[in-house]
Amino acid sequence: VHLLGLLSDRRRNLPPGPRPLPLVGSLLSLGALPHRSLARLAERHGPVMALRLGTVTTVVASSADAARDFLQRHDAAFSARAAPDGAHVFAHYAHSMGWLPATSPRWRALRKVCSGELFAPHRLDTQQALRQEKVRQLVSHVDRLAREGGEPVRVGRLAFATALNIARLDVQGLRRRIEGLFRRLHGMIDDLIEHRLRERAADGENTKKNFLDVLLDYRSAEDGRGFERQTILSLISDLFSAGTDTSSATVEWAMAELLLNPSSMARARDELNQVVGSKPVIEESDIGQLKYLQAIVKETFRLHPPAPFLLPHLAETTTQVRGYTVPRGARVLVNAWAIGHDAKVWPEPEKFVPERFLEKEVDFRGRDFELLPFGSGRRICPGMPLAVRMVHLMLASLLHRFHWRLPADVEKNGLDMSERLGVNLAMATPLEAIATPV
Ligand code: HEM
Repeated sequence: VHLLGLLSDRRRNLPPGPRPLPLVGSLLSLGALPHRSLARLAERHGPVMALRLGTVTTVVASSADAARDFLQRHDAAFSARAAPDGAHVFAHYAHSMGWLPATSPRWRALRKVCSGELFAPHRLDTQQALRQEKVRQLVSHVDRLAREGGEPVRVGRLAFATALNIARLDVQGLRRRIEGLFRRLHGMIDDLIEHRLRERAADGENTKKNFLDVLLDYRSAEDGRGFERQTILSLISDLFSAGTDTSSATVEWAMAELLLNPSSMARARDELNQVVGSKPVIEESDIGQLKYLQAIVKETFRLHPPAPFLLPHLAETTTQVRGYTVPRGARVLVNAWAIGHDAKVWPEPEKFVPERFLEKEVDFRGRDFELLPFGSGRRICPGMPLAVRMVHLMLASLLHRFHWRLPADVEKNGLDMSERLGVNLAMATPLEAIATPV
């Protein structure tokens, strides 16, 4: 079997990889931190590498050039998705933007609503006050903890609540990773839709439009039909699950790195003092001038991409990439973590050095393949414009309003920077830090 396997792999001209391809195995069989083990394997086998995980041939791209081949040059061939089992709950798969194939008209309609409406700059601009109000609540919560005897702040949890609350729904209580989460979340969103429909029926056109109205009003240009209820439900739950943990993990990792790198923290604060000064609130229009803060966010994305493999892509057609055959049905992982740690691109890749981005014109919006926290091409994260505003605003507000230090025991024993890969790449030990008002 082994020899036949070797022969047939050679005949199929698959990319190199560990041979024989293990017949059974999963991402988890690669250890708790597969982004690291696959990065090590790629050093041996190359930036385009094939493995068999379970019964599926999995191809991993681990360099900027390889990522460009899959996400730009052959974008159309690789823009389908391999849906995990969980996505089939409540027919979620057939309605969810995250899992529908890019050829599906429903996926296109959902992406269009996101880019043209929900996350379009004009729409985000009009909702700035809402985000500012949530960040104000974040600051006043930290302020209260600081004044009540310096109780440590759970940075990630707070950032999570803030990122979640901008959607005007209180679902923190539901965020336990238990079975039934979907059912309850859907039930709640369903109630919200009912409530909104009743309000609209009573008030006619007078009510102010929010995200939900945009979805309820949507009519496709092709057939004039709107979204089904199930599609709206799936979209809203996708936006919650894709948007909250990822944004809060970024703020948490950034704060942890700054606590370990006091000179970066000091430089960020100096910049905030210069740009924002004594203004009571930071506005999103200030962010453009906060170059060092932007560099901190980029450096955090490079070192700790919340989705280290993006979301799995699927080969819809058999395609030749760099002289190898990537067969139809193969799963494609882009190891954004490995790309951010590539020593050929990033000198001393393990070090937190935001300054590297002051000298280097590299951005994370999908044009520069050396830094891909949001992916690139047609599957690029649709929530990026919102995430970028929220992450900068939260981080800037926490840094501008408070001095931060680690609790004495953590200071003594060292901050645990180890990772846990669950839904996203999070700190294994949640960050706790003590704030003192400026
Ligand atoms: C720091 C924050 C965030 C990061 C790092 C992030 C990253 C990503 C990545 C890597 C992907 C997969 C791209 C690919 O497969 O090629 C993705 C997809 C997605 N993201 Fe985000 N995201 C963030 C925030 C958000 C927010 C705030 C929202 C919405 C409110 C959101 C909604 C989505 C959705 C719906 C998808 C699936 C899109 C599709 O498959 O067509 N994300 N995100």
